[in-house]
Amino acid sequence: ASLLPRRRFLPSRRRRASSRATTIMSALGDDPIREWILTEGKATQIKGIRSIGGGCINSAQRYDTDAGPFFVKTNSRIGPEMFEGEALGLKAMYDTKSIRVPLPYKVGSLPTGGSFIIMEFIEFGRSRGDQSDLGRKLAEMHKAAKSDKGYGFPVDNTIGSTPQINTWTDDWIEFYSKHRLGYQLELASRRYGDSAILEKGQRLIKNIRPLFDGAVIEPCLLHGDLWSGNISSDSNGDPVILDPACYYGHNEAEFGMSWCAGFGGDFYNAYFQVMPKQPGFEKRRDLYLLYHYLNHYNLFGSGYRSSAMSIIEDYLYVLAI
Ligand SMILES: Nc1ncnc2c1ncn2[C@@H]1O[C@H](COP(=O)(O)OP(=O)(O)OP(=O)(O)O)[C@@H](O)[C@H]1O
Repeated sequence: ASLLPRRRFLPSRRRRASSRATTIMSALGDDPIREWILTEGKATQIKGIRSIGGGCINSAQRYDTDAGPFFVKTNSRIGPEMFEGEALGLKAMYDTKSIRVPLPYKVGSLPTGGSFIIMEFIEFGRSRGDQSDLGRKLAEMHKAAKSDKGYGFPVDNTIGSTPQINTWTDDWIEFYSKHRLGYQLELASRRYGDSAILEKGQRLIKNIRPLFDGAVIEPCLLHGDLWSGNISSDSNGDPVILDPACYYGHNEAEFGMSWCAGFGGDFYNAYFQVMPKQPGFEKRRDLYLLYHYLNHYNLFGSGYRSSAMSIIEDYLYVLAI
């Protein structure tokens, strides 16, 4: 419902008033962010807009209003699909009532091209938060949200700016082989003509099943891109996670970015108290790093190739394939 200020007009002033209201509405129509904030966002006044640094892909702003602050991200080139994926992921995590994530409010297109997302503004605290709280709450999220459609997500999304395919699949190993490792290997082959990594990677993919022997695997809701840039704490010191690439997957895949997440012993101890460690966890650890190293290779170039290739070659050696 519109919360534009309602005024009482004398009959003789009605026509002028209605043309002024039309002007206000059409001005708002040119700016869907203001329009949402001043209607469904229940604000009557935007007091200021400030840029927030930190992100690489999008522009971020804080909108201060008389109904409190809103966090807004815009992208001048990409349509709303990317932010729709982010909003669905945030909402799915929010609904688990486990770890704090910002509640998404609105996604839309910008009239000048591009798109926007409006969400709850979170005041961050100074510290990174308590590691054991983070581990416990993340495990609670994994435990709370299971899918009955298998592995995947209702929409495809992005990991960095690389597409992430989330077609529902009954079997985890098939999903991870095809839509995670296989997709990135083929991208590297197309992008860099890297047939060596494609050939070795595909050989590995065909032989990974024994790495999962004895493990109970269930489709859990994953943040999907959990590194230190996407982990924070609020002003109460409670952990907050942001900017997800959610899908339902094997919980251990959540640690694929651990090489730049800084998870320590306290984190893992607390995590495994809620989601017990499965047999073969250590054997699979590098397999889950591999997806993100391949993605970094595809996004940022050859500096990451050797990390990806040495994981593949180590597995080929250990599995004797
Ligand atoms: N809900 C929020 N409330 C307040 N600040 C936020 C919120 N979400 C993100 N931020 C801050 O805004 C900045 C940019 O956010 P974010 O990292 O989501 O942008 P992005 O461009 O999509 O990210 P990236 O380039 O890392 O994929 C970060 O510094 C982050 O701390």
